[in-house]
Amino acid sequence: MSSGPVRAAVPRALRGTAAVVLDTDGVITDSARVHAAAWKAAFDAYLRDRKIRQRPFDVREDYLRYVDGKSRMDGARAFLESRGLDSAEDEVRAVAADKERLFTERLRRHGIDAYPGTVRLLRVLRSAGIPRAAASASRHATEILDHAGVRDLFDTLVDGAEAARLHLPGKPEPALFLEAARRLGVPAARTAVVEDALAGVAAGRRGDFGLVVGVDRADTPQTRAALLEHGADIVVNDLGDLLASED
Ligand SMILES: O=P(O)(O)OC[C@H]1O[C@@H](O)[C@H](O)[C@@H](O)[C@@H]1O
Repeated sequence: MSSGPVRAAVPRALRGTAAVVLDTDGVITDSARVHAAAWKAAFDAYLRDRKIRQRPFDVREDYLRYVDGKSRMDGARAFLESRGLDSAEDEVRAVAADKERLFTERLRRHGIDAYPGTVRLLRVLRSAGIPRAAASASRHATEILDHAGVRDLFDTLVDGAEAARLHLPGKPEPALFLEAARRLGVPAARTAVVEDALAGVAAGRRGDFGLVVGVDRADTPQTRAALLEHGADIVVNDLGDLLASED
């Protein structure tokens, strides 16, 4: 680990931290909105096709509460259950497959960018010798980090495909983050988790991580309060805010 001025550039909030594990969609890359839009199209088609007279999927509220941060099947199941729909397993699978088709179409059409504030923070951490992992419930996370050109900023990556291969239970269980910290060789108590999903901050809390940073892209009092209630120690709108507060 570096010392002196390089170490001093690390945001105060992260100074007791020996490693950082970052969620991917919505924290590193602006791909959460692409997931949310694909889920909306898939769930709304599901409700429409079955003539279920309910309000459509809400890309903010429903996404944050039931889908964000969870594996594809867990998210599909959680939303349908939240509406009291007792869907058979093959129906859950079908709506998840529909979302996957829509998501990959949109991904190819629009591309994905990394958040500049996150990239700045990652570079500061790298200069200070603090190891960094990307973690995600998404099977597309590796591809997304490649597309956004930021994969080389991480020492390790645990994505949805890895999680499935290792049979890791999904968020709010902390297994994905614990695996990432294990690969970095740092105990959870000395590792920070950075998350925008409610299930994700809850996983950070359950895993007894040293610090849980919530990222509130929606920037509303409700979303901020929900992140704190679910386990965030601090909440920022963008990771660049952590660096800005040091100026
Ligand atoms: O379907 P994928 O790409 O494996 O992604 C699974 C989940 O990955 C999470 O990171 C997203 O927050 C969810 O919206 C998404 O459903």
